[in-house]
Amino acid sequence: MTRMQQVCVLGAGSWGTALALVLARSGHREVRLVASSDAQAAEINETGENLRYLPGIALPGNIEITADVQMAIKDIDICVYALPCVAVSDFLPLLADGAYPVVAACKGLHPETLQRTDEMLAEYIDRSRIALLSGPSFAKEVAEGQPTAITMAAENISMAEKAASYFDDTNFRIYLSDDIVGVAMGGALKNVIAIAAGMADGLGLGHNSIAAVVTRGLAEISRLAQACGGRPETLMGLSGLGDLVLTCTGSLSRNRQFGMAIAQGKDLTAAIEAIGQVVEGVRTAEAVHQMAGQIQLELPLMQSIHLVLSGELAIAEGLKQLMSRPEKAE
Ligand SMILES: NC(=O)c1ccc[n+]([C@@H]2O[C@H](COP(=O)([O-])OP(=O)(O)OC[C@H]3O[C@@H](n4cnc5c(N)ncnc54)[C@H](O)[C@@H]3O)[C@@H](O)[C@H]2O)c1
Ligand SMILES: O=P(O)(O)OC[C@H](O)CO
Repeated sequence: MTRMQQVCVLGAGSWGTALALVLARSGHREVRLVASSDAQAAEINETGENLRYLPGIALPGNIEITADVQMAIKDIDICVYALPCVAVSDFLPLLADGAYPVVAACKGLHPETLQRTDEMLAEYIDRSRIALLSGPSFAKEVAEGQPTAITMAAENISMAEKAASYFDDTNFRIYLSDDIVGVAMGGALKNVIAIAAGMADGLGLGHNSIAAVVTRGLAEISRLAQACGGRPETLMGLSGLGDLVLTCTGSLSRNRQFGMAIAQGKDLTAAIEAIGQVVEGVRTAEAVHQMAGQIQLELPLMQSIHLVLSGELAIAEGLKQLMSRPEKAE
């Protein structure tokens, strides 16, 4: 009898739960979904769904919910990290000794170390085991089984291919990339631009403004990603432009919702609390601000977002400054 594949997903928030569903759909593997507490695990087990993060979506029997990480990573074939970037140091040391691939599904830059997701993982895991999953993918739509196209990146394309082979749900199409830097940067930076798009919407600005935010945002994302070694064509793909468009225009985006709330007068803490889920763009905006200073790169839109969020610039003044910058070649 062939052995059932064993998969661990760290994080029973919206993205971890949606990815557990993708991994479980083929029916020929067991998925261990790691909740943040025994209470959360018990609630999901009792109700058969993740009421807080993905209400209304039944979890199949081959997804086991547990808060016991040590048990969940025993004899696994692959591990998916689907928690916020800042929690990497809490969980990744536990995975250091294994030989299985580790897929990072988080998107962000570390606000203190300024590390990309691949660099955060590489602190604990050999680079040959690391893959990144990134692209336009709202958890709710993935969980509902709606068609989604996404990128799996690894330094060696054969690792990207191996990691992708576990996500064999026909409505979850994966493209491969060996540009791990470009994929990591596209996924992290689009969150900052989505906050800007939300702010524009919250201020009552029209479609022209959103188009300007997306286009000039893409220019800044490309500039910074390339300065870090990413390839320009990656930024035009699913993990760059694709995710940027989704997050800047899709009402499901938490980063976009957060930007709207700020523009409507909520303070940062109240806006995050009102959303009740992870808003990665806030910490990433802080990291971008520091990086831009260190490498002397002009990133006016992303810098303005950081200054607004840190209370150093009023939104109206930020908008005025952006619109009155000296003319330059596009
Ligand atoms: N939700 C999506 O549509 C989506 C899609 C693609 C990528 N992502 C990325 O996935 C990552 C996780 O986001 P999510 O959407 O699942 O968030 P979420 O808010 O839905 O869930 C976050 C989970 O992490 C736990 N958590 C929060 N802070 C923590 C901390 N400091 N330490 C340990 N655990 C913590 C929470 O208990 C919860 O289980 C983020 O980097 C996000 O950008 C999300
Ligand atoms: O809800 P957001 O803004 O964190 O975006 C979710 C995903 O990253 C979209 O691809």
